[in-house]
Amino acid sequence: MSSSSPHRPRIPVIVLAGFLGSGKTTLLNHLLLHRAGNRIGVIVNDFGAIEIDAMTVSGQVGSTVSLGGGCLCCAVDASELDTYLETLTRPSARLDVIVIEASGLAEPQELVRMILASDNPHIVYGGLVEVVDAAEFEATRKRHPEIGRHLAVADLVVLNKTDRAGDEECARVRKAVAETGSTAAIIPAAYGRIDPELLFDPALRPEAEEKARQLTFEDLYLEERAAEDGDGHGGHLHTAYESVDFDSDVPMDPRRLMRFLDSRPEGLYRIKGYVDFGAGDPGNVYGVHAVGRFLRFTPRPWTRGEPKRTQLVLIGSGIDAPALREELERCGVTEDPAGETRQDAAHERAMWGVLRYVQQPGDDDA
Ligand SMILES: Nc1nc2c(ncn2[C@@H]2O[C@H](COP(=O)(O)OP(=O)(O)OP(=O)(O)O)[C@@H](O)[C@H]2O)c(=O)[nH]1
Repeated sequence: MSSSSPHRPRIPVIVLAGFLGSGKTTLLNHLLLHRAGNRIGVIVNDFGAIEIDAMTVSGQVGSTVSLGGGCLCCAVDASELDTYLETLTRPSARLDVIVIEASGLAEPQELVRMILASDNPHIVYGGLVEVVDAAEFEATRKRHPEIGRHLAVADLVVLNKTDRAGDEECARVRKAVAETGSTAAIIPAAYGRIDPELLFDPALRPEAEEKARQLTFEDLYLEERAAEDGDGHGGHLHTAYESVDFDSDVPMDPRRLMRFLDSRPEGLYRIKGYVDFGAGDPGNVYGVHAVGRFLRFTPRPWTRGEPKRTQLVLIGSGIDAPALREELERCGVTEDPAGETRQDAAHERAMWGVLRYVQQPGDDDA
């Protein structure tokens, strides 16, 4: 039996994949350093640099769990992965996100399948991030033609080592991704320095708890670094991205919103927030989480007195903020000029497109 509150949010589980040496560990370390108050659980498949770096830099970062050597997918069957996920999802761990670093040799699809098949009610699959070494892409593709398959299923491709790769090499990777039929967002990066908000939300902790939080090693390290280099590394992270806030008390029309989401522009990497579908589902508010082309809705009942609104944040680069805001405004429910009210069945049908992206509805209330 779970001791959690009925509406304890599910913890997104993100799979971080990529071939040997592509920069997964570097990216993971970057996330741990710029976690903005989030508690990150990490499952890695070897006792490599990740834990050592995490420990020296942060002292303690959530719970770090290491699986004994070998390939995670091969060495661990679903029940073992579940054991680790269970440890990490205990309320006492207070984690906000879990990242599983897949071995360079593991098939990430297999890992994704295991997460989706998990009956742990506290997790939700958060997307597949594939790290690619832009400088070595051709050589990797020759050695591992299966990279095409990995790119095809990725939600977000981090085009890493752009400091070593020329425009031509970067263009080749983009072309290869497109050839797989994938619509994954492609984020160029050096040393895995992507904006962590692309993968998870800033921590939303009650203020009192935040105040009581002890200053961690990480805080000290970041403060020190900011003092050292003025507009330090942290500041640069956000400059490459733009974000658009949308806040409305007009309920969203499910079909219109789905049309918007299905045709979201390429540079729009991340969408998060809450949606009010009005008569589509009067009892529930829908959390929305999109990373690249990955999309997930998580319904939960409105709490008593909670204002019914839709609040979204869209993050991307090269996006047209006013146009996106306008498009979202057009997704609002409009009054029926004939004054006809739709039947319940029609509202239900309109929600079908949304429900395709809901995982195991109702589990939270079990
Ligand atoms: N020049 C350059 N080097 C990088 C970059 N990202 C990572 N590296 C280096 O590439 C090497 C491999 O990086 P890791 O993060 O260990 O790669 P990994 O994917 O975790 O590797 P495995 O654990 O072997 O699968 C390290 O020496 C990193 O310092 C980058 O963007 N540019």
